[in-house]
Amino acid sequence: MDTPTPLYLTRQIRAIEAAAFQREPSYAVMTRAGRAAARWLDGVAPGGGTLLFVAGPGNNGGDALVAATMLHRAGRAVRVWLLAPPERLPADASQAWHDACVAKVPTDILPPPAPAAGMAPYVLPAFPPRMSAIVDGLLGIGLSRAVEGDLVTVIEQLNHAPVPRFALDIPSGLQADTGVAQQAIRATATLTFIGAKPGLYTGQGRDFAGTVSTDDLGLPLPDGVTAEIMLNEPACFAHALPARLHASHKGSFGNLAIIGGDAGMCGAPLLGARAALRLGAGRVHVGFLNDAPPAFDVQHPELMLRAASQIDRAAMDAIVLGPGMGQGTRAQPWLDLLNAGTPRTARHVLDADALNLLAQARTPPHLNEQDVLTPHPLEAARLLSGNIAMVQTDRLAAARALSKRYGAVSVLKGSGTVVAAPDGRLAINPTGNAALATAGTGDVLAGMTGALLAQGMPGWEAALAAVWLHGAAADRLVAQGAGMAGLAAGDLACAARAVYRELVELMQGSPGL
Ligand SMILES: NC(=O)C1=CN([C@@H]2O[C@H](COP(=O)(O)OP(=O)(O)OC[C@H]3O[C@@H](n4cnc5c(N)ncnc54)[C@H](O)[C@@H]3O)[C@@H](O)[C@H]2O)[C@@H](O)CC1
Ligand SMILES: [K+]
Repeated sequence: MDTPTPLYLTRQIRAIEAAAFQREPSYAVMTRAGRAAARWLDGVAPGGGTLLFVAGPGNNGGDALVAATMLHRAGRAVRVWLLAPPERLPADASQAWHDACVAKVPTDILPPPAPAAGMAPYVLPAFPPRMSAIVDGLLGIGLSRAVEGDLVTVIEQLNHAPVPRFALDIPSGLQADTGVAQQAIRATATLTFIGAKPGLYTGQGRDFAGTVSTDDLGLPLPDGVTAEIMLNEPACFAHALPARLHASHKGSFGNLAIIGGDAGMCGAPLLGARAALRLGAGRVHVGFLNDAPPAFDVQHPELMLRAASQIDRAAMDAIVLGPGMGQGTRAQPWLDLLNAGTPRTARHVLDADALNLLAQARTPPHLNEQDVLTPHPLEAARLLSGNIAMVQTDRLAAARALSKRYGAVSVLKGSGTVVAAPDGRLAINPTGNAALATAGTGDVLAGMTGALLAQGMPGWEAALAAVWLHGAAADRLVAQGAGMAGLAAGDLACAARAVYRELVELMQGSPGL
């Protein structure tokens, strides 16, 4: 199994670049980036038409110029639009411009977009005839704030062109560290240089970046740069998946209780419990807060349903608090039981209203790194006494702050779910899709996380595995034709089981595991 993919912040990419510039001229590094881009474009961009390279005022434009020159020399039809005065380009991009001119690459110099929107809207010239793709070299990791002024309309016009768009390093307008974008190039695919960036995978990154490929340009990691953020892949958690020995029994795979289901919300804990069964929990109990719990689950009579007060807390290996729990007087005592001084053996997953109660708690309960919080951005905002914008502006920082504040693993849901551990570890999940934006999928995730905790996986790995499997199940269902619209949360459990099984088979065939 491959090693996990590291994600690097802009300051780390700059440090890797700076170390490389000690060994070789910076233009040699740009040449490598341009060559990597040319090779990539030759493979992915449709042939038979002109590739339009849009080069901006910085070195991202330089990469585009180098790539255009190489492809032109190789006989492909290219045209470059330089949206900057050539005399104001930084040194390497200026060299790349010079080389393009020497090679007689067809170029046009367009008036530079003004930082503040002008009176008349900026209108690009007509696209070249038979244009087959746009290559985006407008802005890279030098983007320091949201795109403004004329560039907004430039990006809009490029996004409306009826051809695929290929972004170099990062779609222009997307912030590399956070995945925040007000206006950005909507790319079909992105080739990112030196190392992958978190912003390509979380927030709006997934919508703008398309398929992401990475070329490390052969630059080694200098001393002092270590990956702080990982892409959540099986290599991050597979080593901790529960083994299923032949001589085992239901007690070997843990007791899990899902507590919730106040009046009118009985379905939520059932969704979690059914998913927990499918991820291998030994015994799954559902404790309902409402007065008249259902006698059994018609779909899964294996589940043990009872009033929450009848759950033997001490016998549980894991407890999920929250699905359909409400914030009433029957819910609060379950949070109070987490206070320091109250003995407990079970690891806890806190979801939905359990998180809202946690946010209101005067003395935060005693949680540890084996417990998992699974907030969506609004719940995270309440937990951090902030607002959604604050959370979404830097999802990594928000997840890290949550874990630090509460001492537990946190799972900040949303596009590119972020998982954080109290010791500072961070991961971004690449699986999942918009089909998950429907009621009940959070209950399923909480149940899956509880199932893995009950089977003895540590908090960090259980959260990573549950999030990955949950997303991969949705990806599989969509690939099979269920969704995007209309995927029901209850569909996920069996698909997650199938993905899980394949993962285990892969591990068994993989020598290092
Ligand atoms: N030798 C080199 O210098 C190398 C450069 N590389 C490329 O260089 C890029 C970084 O280059 P730069 O640091 O020059 O930066 P960029 O090319 O990303 O952009 C810098 C320019 O964008 C403008 N800008 C920043 N924020 C803006 C905003 N919100 N609205 C409008 N304009 C804005 C700046 O004023 C500046 O003119 C990387 O992304 C990568 O593509 C890499 O290929 C590695 C080698
Ligand atoms: K770009």
